[in-house]
Amino acid sequence: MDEQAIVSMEEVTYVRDGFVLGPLNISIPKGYVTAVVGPNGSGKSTLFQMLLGLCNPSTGQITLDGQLLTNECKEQYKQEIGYLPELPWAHESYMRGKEKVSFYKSVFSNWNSTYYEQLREKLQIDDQLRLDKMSKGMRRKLDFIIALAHEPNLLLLDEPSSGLDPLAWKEMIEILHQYMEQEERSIVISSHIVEEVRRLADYILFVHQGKIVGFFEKDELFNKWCAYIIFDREISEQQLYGLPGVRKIEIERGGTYTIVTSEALAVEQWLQEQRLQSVTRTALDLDEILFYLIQPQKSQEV
Ligand SMILES: Nc1ncnc2c1ncn2[C@@H]1O[C@H](COP(=O)(O)OP(=O)(O)OP(=O)(O)O)[C@@H](O)[C@H]1O
Repeated sequence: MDEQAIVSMEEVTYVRDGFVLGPLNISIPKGYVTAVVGPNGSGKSTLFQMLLGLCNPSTGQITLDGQLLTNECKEQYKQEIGYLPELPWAHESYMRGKEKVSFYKSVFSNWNSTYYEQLREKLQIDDQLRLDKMSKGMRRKLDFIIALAHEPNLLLLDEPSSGLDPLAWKEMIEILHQYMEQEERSIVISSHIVEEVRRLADYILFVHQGKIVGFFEKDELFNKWCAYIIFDREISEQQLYGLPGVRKIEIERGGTYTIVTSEALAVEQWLQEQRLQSVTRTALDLDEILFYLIQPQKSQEV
């Protein structure tokens, strides 16, 4: 068992209505922010629900902070998790914010009312309002601070910025940075927004059609995946395809090539050895990397 993992999964699958999540084998490191990135319907929310015990894996085992997840210990370990679902719970809509807060306060033994009030004031939430009378953003902010107010060790945030204006999201990021000041804490966040992931995440987990297609340390990922534009009349296409990690080569008239690689350092070294003059290097965006991870064959167009 890996003591440094906040979440470990071994051969975990979940099957529902024809959708198969897994098999998942992964160790998510403790003390970091891990972003789960993938197209719609790839299984991100389902993964979160499984971690929270809202749905049971069909096979395999999940370990949370060193503790095997079983039905018997579910209630206890939920105390350590703060969860922000992708969508608000419809059955709560008739409640006032305060009533929802009272309920959560009764559920979580570590509920910190002072901290809740600080966050509420910072985000200017009127918790006297009924939830269905709040703006979308205010309800989202309330759900966010409810997820934090029992000071959990693990935060699961499903599309946290959905419905928020840029200022509210900036304030949320500040709160998340403060939350992460305690070393033992971890965040798993799902997001479609590239900039959000770039700013927050330490690790990135790519998922597609229920499968893990990559797990990377963020800086390493952006250093390794690059596009190079080179100009050289002497170079042959075969030479370029022989380079490490090449995912795509585009040739334009007059000897200009664009190469996309997942092994930038090795390619760069080769380019230097060839003494090529006109070389432009660009880091790829997350969505471009995801594109190549899920379509490795199709991307080789010349
Ligand atoms: N309550 C449900 N009942 C049946 N199938 C569901 C349910 N919720 C999701 N699914 C299906 O499970 C699969 C994974 O959906 P999930 O919501 O986990 O993906 P996601 O990556 O979070 O998508 P999105 O980015 O659109 O939020 C999809 O095929 C979806 O149709």
